[in-house]
Formats: sequence, structure tokens, C-alpha cells
Amino acid sequence: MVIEQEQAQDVAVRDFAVPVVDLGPWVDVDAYDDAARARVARELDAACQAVGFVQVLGHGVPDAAVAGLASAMDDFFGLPLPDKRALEVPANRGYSAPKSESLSLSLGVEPANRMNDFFEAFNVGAEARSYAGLDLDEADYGLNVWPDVAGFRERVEAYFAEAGRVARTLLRVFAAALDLPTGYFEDLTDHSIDVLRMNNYALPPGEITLDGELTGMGEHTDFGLVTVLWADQVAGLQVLGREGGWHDVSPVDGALLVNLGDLTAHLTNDRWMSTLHRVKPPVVDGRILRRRSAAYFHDGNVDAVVATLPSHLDASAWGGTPGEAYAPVTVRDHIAAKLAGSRQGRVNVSAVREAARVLASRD
Ligand SMILES: O=C(O)CCC(=O)C(=O)O
Ligand SMILES: [Fe+2]
Repeated sequence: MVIEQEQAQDVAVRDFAVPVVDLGPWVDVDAYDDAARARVARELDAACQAVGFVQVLGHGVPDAAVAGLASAMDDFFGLPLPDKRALEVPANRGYSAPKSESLSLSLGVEPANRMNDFFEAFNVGAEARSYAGLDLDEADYGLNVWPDVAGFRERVEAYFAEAGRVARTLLRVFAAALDLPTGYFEDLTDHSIDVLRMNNYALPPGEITLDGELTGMGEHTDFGLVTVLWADQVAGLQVLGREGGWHDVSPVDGALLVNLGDLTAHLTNDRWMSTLHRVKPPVVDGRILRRRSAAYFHDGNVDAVVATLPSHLDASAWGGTPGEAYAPVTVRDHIAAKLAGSRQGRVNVSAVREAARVLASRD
């Protein structure tokens, strides 16, 4: 019996793959028919159930926008540390120096070791004033700060607009995949808290003493509805499979990774997965290979209440408890609880289901 279980585990590890979905029919709408769009919705539904991570092609983001983002990141992260630290601000914006965030605390789990989260990041995002005509509070959104680097803001904003378009397109496909009208999520997202986090995984030059196993970014789930993740092809990203093992993930040429956040798990009562993931930078001769990624978080309107969809209240069909649903939560309260964990070192006791999965994966 034990051997059978081990063999099943081996097969699960071998067969793990992040599905590739071509979004073309939803991006280049005139070139495709409804049947093609329905097919994409079915593929996305299957991927969201099985893995919670997808690689999307046909997203329509020009190569030049991605190249511009990457070069802007290189220019910024190449600055001397004091110049970068001058852009540290209290809100979820600006610069975060290495080891200043602890993402596993956002789930209520103590980091497995003290070398956790060896990445630096720079965040920009939607500001309350981006949504003209709505009386929104800047404190809920945050104000951007920009480095004094020629063309940085233009390059980052160009990519930000493209990633936001992809995220909004994905929510239309999600609605179709969930048998809802395609505009269903617009009320939840028309003044969405969106943040682009540019990550740079690098150790300072010199010798490093490894204190336990090195982690680039601790295991976590993303907070919001959906994340559009550009990552270069340097190994490091790992995602937790349904069977409880960690798997390396590297995007195919031209693909953007997409993963679901907690709020989508809330909506679908865990039929779709807010998948745990982490980054393990490869250490070669005591040095980390540099790795870059940029995560566009599409989190939803600050005042939206996210509740399980009426069609998803009975979770028994996908292995859950009949009638069990997540408690409705506002986007504001959910994000605040998660950020208090990752940025202020406070354990987030409300993330019970995610924390249980992290702990199970360490056994
Ligand atoms: O670096 C990566 O590939 C993942 C980044 C990530 O998970 C995040 O920023 O939330
Ligand atoms: Fe993430």
C-alpha cells in the first residue's frame, strides 16, 4: 500500500505541468468566434481547478513593453543601496530591501529559517486619483514614488497598462468559465487595487554563510483575484501541487504566468486554487544567480465584498464540506490582514486554510 502511494506520488511529480492557454480569442476578439472563446474558458477552468497556475500565450503584450520593463528594473536595481532606500515608504509602494518582507507570515506560519525572503522589490500601483470621479481614499491605495532614473516611469507605466489589460481580460474569461455573464466581475474591479511588484533576487557581493536552506521568497498565496506574473527563465519559482509536492516552474518562451489569488478561492469555495508558491534562488558556488520577476496583482475594489458565488456554496462536488463557504470579506480587510503579516511581521491568524497547506507541505 505504501509502495502504491509512493508510485502514485512519483507519477504526480512527473506529470505535473502548468497548462498553456492561448488567450488569443479573448484578446483579438474580431479574429475568432464565440466557440473559440468558449473553448478557452473551458481550458482555463480545467487549469484553475488542477493547478491554479497557467501560462498564457496570445496575451497581446508587445515584446517591447516586456523589454522596457526588464531594462527599467535593471536600471533601478543597479542603483546604490542608499539611493534605493531613499524610496522606502510605509504604504505598499516603493522600495523593499532584502529580508524586509516575510511572506510566509502573511499566512500565519513562522518562516522555516532566517534567510527567508532574499529579494528586493519595487512596487507601483493604481492610486485613488487614477479613478477620476470616485471619492476614494489615497490611504487605501497608496501613492507612487519614482526613482530619478531616465525613462523608468514611462517604461514601467507602459508595462503596467498592458498587464492590467491582461488581468481584466482574464476576469472576463473567468466569468465565462464560471457560467456567469462576461461582465460579471466588473462591479468588483472597476476601481481595483492593482499593484505591480518588481522583484530582484540577488545577494550582495561577497561570501555568504547559509543559515539553513536558502529561500528567495517564502511560500505564500497571492492576496487578490488574479496575478499576472512576468518572470525571466532563470529557475527558482516553485508551486505546490495538489498532491503536496513542490514543482519547478519556468515560463515557455513568450508566456506570462497567471495565478489565482485568495479572493478567487473565496469566490469559488476552493474549486479553483489559490496556489502556494515560493522562490528558491539557485546558489552556485555560494552565489545566487540573479533572477527577476514582476507580479501584477489585480486585487479588486477596496470596498467590494467578496463572497462565495451562489453556484459554489456546496463544496462537496470537489471534495469540500457541503454548505461550507468562506465568510464574506471586503477587499480592504482581506488585503490589510495579509499585508500586516508580510510587511509588519504580524502573524495572520485568519489565513487558516492556506496555513494548513503550508504546514502539510513541510512534513
Ligand atoms: O518571483 C516569482 O516568480 C514569484 C513572485 C511572487 O510570487 C510574488 O511577487 O508574489
Ligand atoms: Fe506570489
